[in-house]
Amino acid sequence: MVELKSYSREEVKKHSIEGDAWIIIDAEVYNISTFADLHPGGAQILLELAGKDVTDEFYGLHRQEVLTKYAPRLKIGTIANEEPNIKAVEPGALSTVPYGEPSFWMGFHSPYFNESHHQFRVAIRKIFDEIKQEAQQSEDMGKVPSKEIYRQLGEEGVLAAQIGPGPWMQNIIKKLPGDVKPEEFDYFHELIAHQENARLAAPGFCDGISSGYVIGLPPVFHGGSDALKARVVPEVLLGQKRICLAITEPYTGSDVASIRTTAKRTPDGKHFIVNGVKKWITNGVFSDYFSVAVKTEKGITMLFIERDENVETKPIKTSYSAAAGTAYITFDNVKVPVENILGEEGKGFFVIMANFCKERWYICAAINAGSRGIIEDCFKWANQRKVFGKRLIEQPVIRNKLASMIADLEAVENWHENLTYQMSKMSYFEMATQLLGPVALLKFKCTRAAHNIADHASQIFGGRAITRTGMGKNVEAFHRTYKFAAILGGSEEIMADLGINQAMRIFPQDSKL
Ligand code: HEM
Repeated sequence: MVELKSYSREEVKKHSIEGDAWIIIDAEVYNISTFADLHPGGAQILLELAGKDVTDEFYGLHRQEVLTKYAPRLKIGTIANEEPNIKAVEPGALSTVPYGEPSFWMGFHSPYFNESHHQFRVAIRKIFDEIKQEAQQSEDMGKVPSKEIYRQLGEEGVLAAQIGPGPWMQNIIKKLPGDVKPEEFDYFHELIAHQENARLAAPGFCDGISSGYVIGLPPVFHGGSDALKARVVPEVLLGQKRICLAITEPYTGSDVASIRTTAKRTPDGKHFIVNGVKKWITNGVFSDYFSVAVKTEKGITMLFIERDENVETKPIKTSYSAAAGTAYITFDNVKVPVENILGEEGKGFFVIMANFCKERWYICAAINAGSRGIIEDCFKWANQRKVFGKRLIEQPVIRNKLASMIADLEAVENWHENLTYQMSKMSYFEMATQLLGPVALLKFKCTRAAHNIADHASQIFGGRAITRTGMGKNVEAFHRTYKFAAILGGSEEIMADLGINQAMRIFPQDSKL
């Protein structure tokens, strides 16, 4: 670390040649003499500006995080008697950009959120901000989240927070972010946890952290034997073991009733022998445990299966990062004790549907947070990018796009909060039946909103939206990956249909137009 000094602008001007080149960015002085040759944008472009204030040039071409990353190496001081004008984003800081945060955090009143939720958001954001660099590197390299990160998030209570309220809060979890009391923890805290994970803007990595256990563990604690729960729930929530949900097969997507994986009882009746394949299983590559949909002689059944030599998991090359550990799984004569049934034999369809309701609610939280991050990027970019002699924001067509994106997001997020409130008044099984339709319609609408937001954002960022590094990298990633939310957990078309079919179940047949 260089000792920082105070310089005059005249002093900086003297360092304007190759081998002795300084620049000023927002009242801070950087020595780029040796860095120039390593600069991804080229040495020449940088050296031409040596000795000058390059704040506008820098922010026209780089995200602030570039400076955060390089400052420890390049910053040598500040300009005397000047203060920086640009606020550096500190870990845990809330955005001050309009619509950069959900309504309550933009200073509006809320019937749902209180001080405990606020403390929780700030604390969990800090935790995620501190792993952001590693998350984005893993995303780019296709590296799955390390066991250390998983354990760290387990010990800090982040994994439990993304599972939501339940007995484990008192029994297993010693600490929650923001020192929220376990008994106070509710679905709104959980909603925040999912949003903050998604703010990492590394979709494959985020799914690598949470999209296995968040949907794979609930069938265990709602349907597993006491012995199984006592062993598995703490292991997973403390980040020692990983679990995922394995329903989908190559022949069946959203049509769960048609699965072909079989579980046949051994002659002594003590075990099942499981055979079949599963596809698109998030976290399957590295999971220790699997909550699996199988067919027994009594029908669809959920089974808890542990990895052994008869379980093979191969990575699938999806359009997002391999950090999600998306797998093709083969169960080849896997022997599973009958005590590992989750719920009742033959009643697996209900376990799966109940699980889907919460899973879809979680997907909505993640995709909406992703949409919000993109809107924030667009707002900042439109404000700082100059074309045809004016800032983008001065073009009515750009303001119209922002309006369309914001209106879409605020509408779905308000509906999401309403349904979260309904959840807080219901048991798990009431939720699974009464909210199945509304949550399906919400997911349908959230991903349609994301589609609109990804499209407008790409047009606003232009060439940068089709480039994996630089200013538009988050927009590029969002546009490439929002379809995961629109397809996984039930496709948009199935969601829309399910929503209406559920409404038809309660349609009053005596009601005529
Ligand atoms: C401390 C100063 C600077 C650092 C640490 C730095 C670092 C970087 C990095 C890491 C990239 C890769 C793209 C990205 O990740 O955003 C980049 C690209 C670039 N930089 Fe710099 N840079 C600095 C100053 C400047 C200045 C003053 C200019 C002057 C115009 C400049 C022009 C460019 C250009 C043209 C690109 C390519 C952008 C593109 O592909 O769209 N850089 N820089």
